Amino acid sequence: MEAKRLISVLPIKQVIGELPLEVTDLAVDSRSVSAGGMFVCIEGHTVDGHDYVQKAVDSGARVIVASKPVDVDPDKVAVILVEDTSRAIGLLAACHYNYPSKEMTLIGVTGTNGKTTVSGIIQSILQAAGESSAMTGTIGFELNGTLYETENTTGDALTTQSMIAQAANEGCSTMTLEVSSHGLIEGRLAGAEFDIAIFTNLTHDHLDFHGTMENYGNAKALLFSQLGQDFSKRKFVVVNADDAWSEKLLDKTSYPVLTYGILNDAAFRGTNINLTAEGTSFTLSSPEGDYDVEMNLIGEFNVSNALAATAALYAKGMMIDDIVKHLGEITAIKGRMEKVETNLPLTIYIDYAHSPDAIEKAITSVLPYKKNKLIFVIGTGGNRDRVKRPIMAEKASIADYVVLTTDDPRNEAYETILAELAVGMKHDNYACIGDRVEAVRHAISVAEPDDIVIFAGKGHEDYQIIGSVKYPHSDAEIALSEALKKFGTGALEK
Ligand SMILES: CC(=O)N[C@H]1[C@@H](OP(=O)(O)OP(=O)(O)OC[C@H]2O[C@@H](n3ccc(=O)[nH]c3=O)[C@H](O)[C@@H]2O)O[C@H](CO)[C@@H](O)[C@@H]1O[C@H](C)C(=O)N[C@@H](C)C(=O)N[C@H](CCC(=O)O)C(=O)O
Ligand SMILES: Nc1ncnc2c1ncn2[C@@H]1O[C@H](COP(=O)(O)OP(=O)(O)OP(=O)(O)O)[C@@H](O)[C@H]1O
Repeated sequence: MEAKRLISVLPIKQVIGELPLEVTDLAVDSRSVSAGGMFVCIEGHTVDGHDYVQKAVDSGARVIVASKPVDVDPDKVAVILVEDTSRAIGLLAACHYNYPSKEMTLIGVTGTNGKTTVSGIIQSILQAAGESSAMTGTIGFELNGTLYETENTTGDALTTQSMIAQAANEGCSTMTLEVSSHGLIEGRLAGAEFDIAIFTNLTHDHLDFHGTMENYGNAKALLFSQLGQDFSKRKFVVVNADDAWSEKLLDKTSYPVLTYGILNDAAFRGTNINLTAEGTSFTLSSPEGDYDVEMNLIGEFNVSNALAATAALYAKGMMIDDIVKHLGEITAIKGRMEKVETNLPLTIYIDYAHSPDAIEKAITSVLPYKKNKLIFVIGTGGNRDRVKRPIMAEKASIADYVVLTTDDPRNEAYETILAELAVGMKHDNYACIGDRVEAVRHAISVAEPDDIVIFAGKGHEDYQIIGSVKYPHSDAEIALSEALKKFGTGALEK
């Protein structure tokens, strides 16, 4: 690409050296620089990209974008100084890929819980309606039936733009992105032009990163400011009328707002909710009238998620009849209150709850049809938000029996994680077992017919990070094998 055109998108402080006519590629990692390319130095949490300039130059970098002076030969390498390289990379990547988000409807979903589920519902409905669409988030980057692995819920700016470009090139007319607060703060979404921004909820999580709920909420609000103020565009904001933070978000944008909710009046409201082990039914009141909705997704929180997805798809121009029909066809969202299909005399769910509110929602979603004990296995990550640990256990105490364990212990000792969780327990019916494999086995060992067992915290993940090594791990596999031993052939998978 023409170098001059590429850097024209940047607020430049200084250009040092002679700019080449063209740059071949863009990179934020010195290990992936190609000859004639541009290397953008990012100050990370672990290392500083500015320290890798020489490596980038050795690999052929011809232009360096930096936020502080770097030592290179100005006759061979041009240096562009900018204030903030994390934002610069988004702008450069969008230009490099020729603004791929302009070619499609870009939907951003933010909030503490429900991002993956809402994105998954939107993606499933669009696919069922025959529309080519893509989605990216915690589970990966899903494009035309292929699931690519992703490192983060919201990828770095270069990865984000390249995924949007790939989706556009493969003919997708819509792409849904899970937007994390970390991603917003770190400018990973710079250059992404959203058409619809969805807010699910704001509850306790990630305070190790944000410090206060106020900062955390303000981080989420960046998605709504990022919609811009270009009123020649049809853009929409979808917010949860049941969450007090929604009001604050509305100050950030002047685009039309669609509200959804269960408790409070909203444009898309769910009432007459009936929760069963097989699924959920409710009445959807919408700007187009009332509809009876039947879905396989369980739990009241999934009514909220379904309403958010419905409002967004309506904003996009889809008929509510079609949305409701396809909602009923969705079987499950991977690892989100996903029932393990067996002939067992008990019910097993795999879930991803790892915040206090999600734990409460996961547990209360099954209470209406609980016949015997509810056993809840909950782990939390090592070297991450410690403040939430006792609150997680406090919420888990709603269950009859709780197994406190770890999800990704990383470099933290089991003992400290478990002790900090246990502080919050409200009753004595619990066990502390740091090794998650043993914790899963224990949960099945105490289970009886008609019990419900929820394994929370690992969801779709098929690994556990212990130290800095990823070991294969599957709650469902361990639980099934243990149940097979305990309940005999009745435990065979359906
Ligand atoms: C704390 C955090 O946000 N870390 C993210 C960050 O890593 P980092 O700051 O450690 O990066 P770094 O290793 O210091 O590297 C800095 C720069 O030097 C470059 N470098 C590095 C080495 C080298 O040899 N050459 C070189 O050029 C790197 O390419 C990079 O550009 O940048 C990486 C690349 O974008 C991210 O993958 C990484 O996410 C880590 C894995 C992470 O766990 N992040 C969490 C906190 C997070 O972001 N979570 C949210 C979801 C939250 C939710 O549950 O809702 C998410 O969006 O994933
Ligand atoms: N709307 C909701 N409100 C509260 N809890 C929810 C909601 N939707 C899902 N949950 C719970 O939170 C867990 C995580 O859901 P989901 O993956 O959709 O959220 P997320 O925002 O993508 O989370 P993460 O960023 O950690 O991936 C689910 O397994 C469920 O227990």
